[in-house]
Amino acid sequence: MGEELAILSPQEVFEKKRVLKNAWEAYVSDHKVVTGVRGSVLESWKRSQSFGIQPGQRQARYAQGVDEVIEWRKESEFFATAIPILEQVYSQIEETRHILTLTEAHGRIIYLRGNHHILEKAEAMRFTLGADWSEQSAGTNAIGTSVYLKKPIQIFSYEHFAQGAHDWVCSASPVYDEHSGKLLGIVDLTAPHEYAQPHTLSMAKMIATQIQAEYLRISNDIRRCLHEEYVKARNRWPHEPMLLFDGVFQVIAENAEAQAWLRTVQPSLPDQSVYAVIRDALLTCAGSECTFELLQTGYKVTATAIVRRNERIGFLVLLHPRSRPRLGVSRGSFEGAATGPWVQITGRSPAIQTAIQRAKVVAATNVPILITGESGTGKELFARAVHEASPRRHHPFIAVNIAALPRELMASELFGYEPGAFTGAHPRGKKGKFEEAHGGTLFLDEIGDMPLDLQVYLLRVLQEKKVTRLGASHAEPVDVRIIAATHQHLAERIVRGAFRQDLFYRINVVELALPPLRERAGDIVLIANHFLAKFARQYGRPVTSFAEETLRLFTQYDWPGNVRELQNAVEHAVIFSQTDTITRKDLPSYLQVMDERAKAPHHAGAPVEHPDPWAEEERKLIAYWLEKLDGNVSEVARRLRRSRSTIYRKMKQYGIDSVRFPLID
Ligand SMILES: Nc1ncnc2c1ncn2[C@@H]1O[C@H](COP(=O)(O)OP(=O)(O)OP(=O)(O)O)[C@@H](O)[C@H]1O
Repeated sequence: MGEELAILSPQEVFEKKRVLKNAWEAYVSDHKVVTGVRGSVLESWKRSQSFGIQPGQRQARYAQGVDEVIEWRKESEFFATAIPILEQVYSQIEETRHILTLTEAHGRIIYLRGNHHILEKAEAMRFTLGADWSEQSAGTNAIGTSVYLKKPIQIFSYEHFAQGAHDWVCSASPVYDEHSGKLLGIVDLTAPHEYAQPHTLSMAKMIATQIQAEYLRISNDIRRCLHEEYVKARNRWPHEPMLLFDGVFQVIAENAEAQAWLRTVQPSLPDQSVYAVIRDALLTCAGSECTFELLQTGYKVTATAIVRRNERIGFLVLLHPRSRPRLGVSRGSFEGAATGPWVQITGRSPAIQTAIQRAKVVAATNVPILITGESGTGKELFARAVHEASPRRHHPFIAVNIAALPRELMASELFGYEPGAFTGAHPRGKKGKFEEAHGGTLFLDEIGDMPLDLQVYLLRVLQEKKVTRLGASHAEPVDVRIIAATHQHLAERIVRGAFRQDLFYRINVVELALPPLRERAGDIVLIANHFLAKFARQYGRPVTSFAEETLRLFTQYDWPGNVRELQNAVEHAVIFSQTDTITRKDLPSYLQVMDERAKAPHHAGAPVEHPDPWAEEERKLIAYWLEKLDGNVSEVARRLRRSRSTIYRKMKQYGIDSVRFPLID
């Protein structure tokens, strides 16, 4: 214990600092053998030097981007287990000027909570999300030294090898996976050095123990559940080759028949592992069961999802011989094919296909999804498809656009209210959207626009799975799957303090990122044809194709309103088309102007009517949307991806009357 602690009582802080300062200066100036420093610290100083750390170094050397950390966290079982415990602890130590940190196994910070002023101060030594606090990056410090020693340790002031950390004290304790003995990460408490005291290390140890126990409990529970299903299946089909996959698609059990089977079939797939082929197919398995063929092997695979508390935790895989082997690729009865709700999503671009595959995998589970993408990229379409492909499909899908709700009605709309809860309320009270969506899916569009106080309320509902109507004294249980969507960069809003980090983790277990249409040019013609067929049918018009120039214009245009804008353009064209082919003049006028722009370079020297064709084009575009959206400037700004003030400025510049809009040609 003595070796772990830097400080035995708060009274010795200043004297200790003086002694350590002398020792550090003696060591770094002429590498003297020094006294007054713990052996473990001295060893770490030597290691720091061997890693090339300079004593005068002010910051950790390496850092990962926040986005990468967020991506990493989504995949991490360890992080998901630790987060509720850390948040609970943090709420108790918020006022103590300590920063609570979790790192992954190499010492990179994946969680960081602390008082705003202290965090700002710590930023100077790059104690930030994504920063690497291993000894290789930051020299002796509690996190890095604990990673190295695989033991808890406190590091105080001048015990830090690099000067940038001399004003700090940190206490770190490792967390292990008890099954594999692997280090999962480090819990650390950091504070200005004058707050040093021995108890902090005990606290870090307690938090680490709690996370480790919870991680063990969950993984034991999951393993038990997986093995029970496996044993049942073995009793039922004793002679079939059988594999058990866990939730991260690793094989965790296989019977002797499967091992023998593998030896026979592996040679027929010389370039890849048979298990990897099965795993890839499982990744796209959306339902509770899927079957597919391993063509070259002549075997059929049946995979059954193993579900615990509504979450898919693994797969039981059975292998049956087919009557005769075939060559080629077949997805046969595989549920992952584009059937059911997924057919409505048109697009072959890799980005859309990846989003569809990910959506299929998570549809069967209950995990919250965050769909990101610009307006009109298909966020709601995806949310509905996930709902339709999920076991909740027979229950309601309720969509709420947070940005469209007036601030004062938001709470009552979402959570409902009791009779007489406020003036003007309905006398019988009202169900909120959570209650309406009970058993089904609640789609919270534009979640980034939710005010902070309601974010707290929402978080509580999500954690407790209960909702309290405004004015009610008791909470009602609700069973709702949340799919949230945003066109904003939530990580940035967190940094600016406009979005709660804990709510972000809750809703962003899986992210589906939908790219803007201009970044998937290959999909434009495909989607245009899809809408052409749809609207021709809907309006009973004999329109069957696009003229070549129309398609060229479509692929050259930027589509700020994405698929929605393309849909509107094709609908307009189908209604106004004179023949069976859509030409430029059938399109909305602002798009016809776009065509002029495309042609402009070929007409060099030709008289130009308007002094600035680009400005004219912009004027028409703004006027078009103002007219179409009944003068809703906010909505126009959103469609055109500009700020409201820019739209007002442009309206003034182009003389567009905000009350009566000029007709466009
Ligand atoms: N890949 C696609 N295939 C077919 N239709 C699509 C596709 N993507 C979007 N759409 C259609 O485009 C329109 C806009 O899509 P949706 O409402 O889902 O976008 P959104 O991202 O939720 O927009 P907003 O953020 O403005 O609410 C819808 O009519 C939808 O059906």
